[in-house]
Amino acid sequence: MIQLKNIERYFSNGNVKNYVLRYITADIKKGDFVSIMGPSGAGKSTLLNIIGMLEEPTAGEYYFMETPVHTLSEKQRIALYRTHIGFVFQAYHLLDDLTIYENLETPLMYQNVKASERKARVAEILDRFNMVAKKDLFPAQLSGGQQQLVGIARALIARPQLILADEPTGNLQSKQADEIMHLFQKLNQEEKVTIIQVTHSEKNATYGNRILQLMDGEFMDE
Ligand SMILES: Nc1ncnc2c1ncn2[C@@H]1O[C@H](COP(=O)(O)OP(=O)(O)OP(=O)(O)O)[C@@H](O)[C@H]1O
Repeated sequence: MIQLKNIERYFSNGNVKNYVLRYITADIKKGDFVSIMGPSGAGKSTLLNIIGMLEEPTAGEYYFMETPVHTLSEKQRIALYRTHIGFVFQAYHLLDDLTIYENLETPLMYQNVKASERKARVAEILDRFNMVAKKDLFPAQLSGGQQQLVGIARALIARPQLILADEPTGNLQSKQADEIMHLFQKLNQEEKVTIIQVTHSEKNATYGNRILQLMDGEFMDE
């Protein structure tokens, strides 16, 4: 599903190149559940953002479902990730001025799903996440854990083939964190959704089937 070939990302500081990522080569298959681990500053979030097409590498080749992402225009990249990728961020990234219902509906509007279908899909996901009673509230009226669940529901509503999660349980209590990891495991095993998560947690990594260890911007041997 994902092939990275010699991906590099550096920031220029005068004439000096500060490498955040270098020699990144990896092959991630459909159905994998990958944990990207490594110390703070190792480049984990940068790598996830590159895989999510939110950031561009400074060199290297990236193929997503056989499409050479490195050759696409920004507009083409946006269309590609909106169709196939669901993002879950630690800081929720919910839209504060929209209700829970409207937050969930937004990705479907990007995909031009028609109104009746949108209504049915939002109702279905609210039900699945036990959030029907919260649908008209705003994000600030929910607890952190509930907001994170809405963030995950929003990532799933467009039925992505790939979920990218950056510290998905970072702000949560351990019970809620376990619930979210169980949900990811279920999606991965039963619905064959490919998952890539950045995590500091050894426990969270045990839910996946593969660990990519980053150190100073480079992979350590698997
Ligand atoms: N715009 C930028 N300009 C310069 N350096 C940057 C920029 N963005 C990121 N970096 C550097 O890239 C390095 C990797 O950052 P990144 O957020 O990917 O690390 P991380 O492994 O996710 O860390 P953490 O676990 O602390 O979140 C850091 O040293 C950071 O300072």
